[in-house]
Amino acid sequence: MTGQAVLSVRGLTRDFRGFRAVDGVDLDIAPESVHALVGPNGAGKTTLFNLLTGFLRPSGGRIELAGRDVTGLPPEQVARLGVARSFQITSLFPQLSAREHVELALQSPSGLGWRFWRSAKLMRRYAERADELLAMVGLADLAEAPADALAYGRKRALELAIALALDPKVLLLDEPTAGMGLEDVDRTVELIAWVRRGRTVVLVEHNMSVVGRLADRVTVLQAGKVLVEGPYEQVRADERVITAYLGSADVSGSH
Ligand SMILES: Nc1ncnc2c1ncn2[C@@H]1O[C@H](COP(=O)(O)OP(=O)(O)OP(=O)(O)O)[C@@H](O)[C@H]1O
Repeated sequence: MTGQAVLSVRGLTRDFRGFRAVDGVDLDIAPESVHALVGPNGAGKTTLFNLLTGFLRPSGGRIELAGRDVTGLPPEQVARLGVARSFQITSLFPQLSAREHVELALQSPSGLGWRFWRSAKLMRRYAERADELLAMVGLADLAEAPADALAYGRKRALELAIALALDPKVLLLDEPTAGMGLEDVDRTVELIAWVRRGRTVVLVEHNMSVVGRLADRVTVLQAGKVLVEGPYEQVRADERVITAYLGSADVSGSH
């Protein structure tokens, strides 16, 4: 699989002052697949996610993107090579409208580093595409709303529109349904099923029903290591996975 994987990870390790949060992980993400990273609290999912997007530097191992070594590259460069992550709500600007957020993302080559000095005229060029992206995530009617005024689920949808502004080859989503009510969860699942077309999606997700509905393959992490990897049905029935989740509040799928 290594030859055709869009993201390929070998022996990836990350230490935090002597504590090994990610411990020799091997991972192959197939092109145009949805690949879920799951595991009990503290398993290393977020750390792995941050390593894959350049937000953390590995202590050891190698990351290849379509055969190119991207180990240790900073997040802007990883983004420029076609790997985008969903932004966290905390990085939204309360007073800026949903449309302005997407416009800013569209004019930034990496989706990072907002450029406020661009003229209003230039900004308008991006308005049309911004509106398309907002419509895609179900925010057409809320384009003018300041980010602050959006309900939680809508903020997460805006994050997704911002990530999609980069037209990434690989989209990494960190707990896209966390904290959502059932209706927003369903909407988000449909949305991801839609945006995955022609893309690769890597998903950190606690909600197992979401994983079951979206993921082609699932990697279960435990204590920084890969415990099991395979198709959802197979992974779900695996004794080692059931044991790993016992005693974890996550077993029901809620965070
Ligand atoms: N910056 C850091 N400094 C020290 N330890 C850290 C740091 N980041 C993560 N860790 C530790 O690494 C381990 C893995 O954390 P991580 O957040 O990657 O797990 P996770 O699987 O995402 O957990 P959760 O499901 O709770 O989000 C945890 O024991 C955590 O305390």
